Amino acid sequence: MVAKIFIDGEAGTTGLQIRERLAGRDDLVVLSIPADKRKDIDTRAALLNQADVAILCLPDDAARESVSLITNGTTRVIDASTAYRVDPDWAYGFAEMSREQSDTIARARFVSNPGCYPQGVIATVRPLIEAGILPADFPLTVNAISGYSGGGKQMIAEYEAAGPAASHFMPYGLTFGHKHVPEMTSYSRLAHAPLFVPSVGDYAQGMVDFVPLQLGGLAKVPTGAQIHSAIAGHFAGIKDSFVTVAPYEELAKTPELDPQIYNNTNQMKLHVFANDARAQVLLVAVYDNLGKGASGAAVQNLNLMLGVDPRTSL
Ligand SMILES: NC(=O)C1=CN([C@@H]2O[C@H](COP(=O)(O)OP(=O)(O)OC[C@H]3O[C@@H](n4cnc5c(N)ncnc54)[C@H](OP(=O)(O)O)[C@@H]3O)[C@@H](O)[C@H]2O)C=CC1
Ligand SMILES: CC(=O)N[C@@H](CCC(=O)OP(=O)(O)O)C(=O)O
Repeated sequence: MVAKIFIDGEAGTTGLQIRERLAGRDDLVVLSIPADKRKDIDTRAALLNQADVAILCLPDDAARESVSLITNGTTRVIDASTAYRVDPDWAYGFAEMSREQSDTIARARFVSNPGCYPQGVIATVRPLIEAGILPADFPLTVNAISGYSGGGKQMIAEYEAAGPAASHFMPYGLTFGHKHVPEMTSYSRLAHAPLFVPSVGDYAQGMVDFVPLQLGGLAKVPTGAQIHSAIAGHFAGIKDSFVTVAPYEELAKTPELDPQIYNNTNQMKLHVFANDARAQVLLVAVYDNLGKGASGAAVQNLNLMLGVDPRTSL
């Protein structure tokens, strides 16, 4: 059977990248919406109800509207927005989060594609909490940088109009209420919200999450090697993982932390750096905000839902 896919928001940053990734596939057909009807409710409703899988690449309110327009009881949905990420009726679309998650996604009718920033945090922190190495109430801090494409068409236009000389590095969200905090907290299995400081870089695409850990206050202080082993052990048990863990290097300096090195891939690479004498560890995740952070993950989830090799077109 050739699956019918409708990308609602196909002209946006995430939608376009999904289209490009799906081009040339013969196991599916992409139902396209005429450009002048992109926001026409009746046309969208018709296509949403014709599709086997609808991929929503829209602002949150428009994504909720699309879901409400599906009346057939069968169309499956992958939503790239923040609207349903902690909704218990939706499967969270980070397949490598646990051993069961890819099967959960494969069976689900409604899949919420993860936020770009949270995936690197969940990938590094959740295995440590599950292993009992970090307590759930650990006071976590996350610092992160994203290319300006993370802000969608509007931010891309602003940065590109300003030109390289005027483009700037910009920490933001400085009241610590970023929309990604709930999913970061919940799927990392943290008891409290982390202090999350995102920033936009003066480049288009690519992301790094930094999770510094001051471990001296713990009753049992883990070494960097123990932390690395818990994270590497988690991913060794995940089938078809796009997340890899760099070999453990104490006090290392590596060129692999450039946010742009995994651009246009669905890869995520994790690193652990440590100073055991000071009980300090730094966890780092490097990936493409538009790849594993958005459209790559959406295609990975679509593949799981269609029952094809998760690596198809990635
Ligand atoms: N960029 C990124 O790195 C990531 C983005 N996401 C999420 O994916 C979603 C899409 O983001 P992104 O692609 O960056 O955003 P863009 O702004 O680049 O694209 C959004 C698209 O949706 C269209 N749109 C807006 N309202 C409607 C509507 N009512 N009906 C139909 N189409 C509509 C817009 O059209 P128009 O421009 O004409 O208004 C635009 O083409 C968002 O929820 C975002 O949070 C998730 C992970 C990462
Ligand atoms: C650089 C930048 O602005 N990034 C966006 C996050 C990217 C995005 O749209 O995230 P979702 O995964 O939640 O949809 C922001 O901070 O709002």
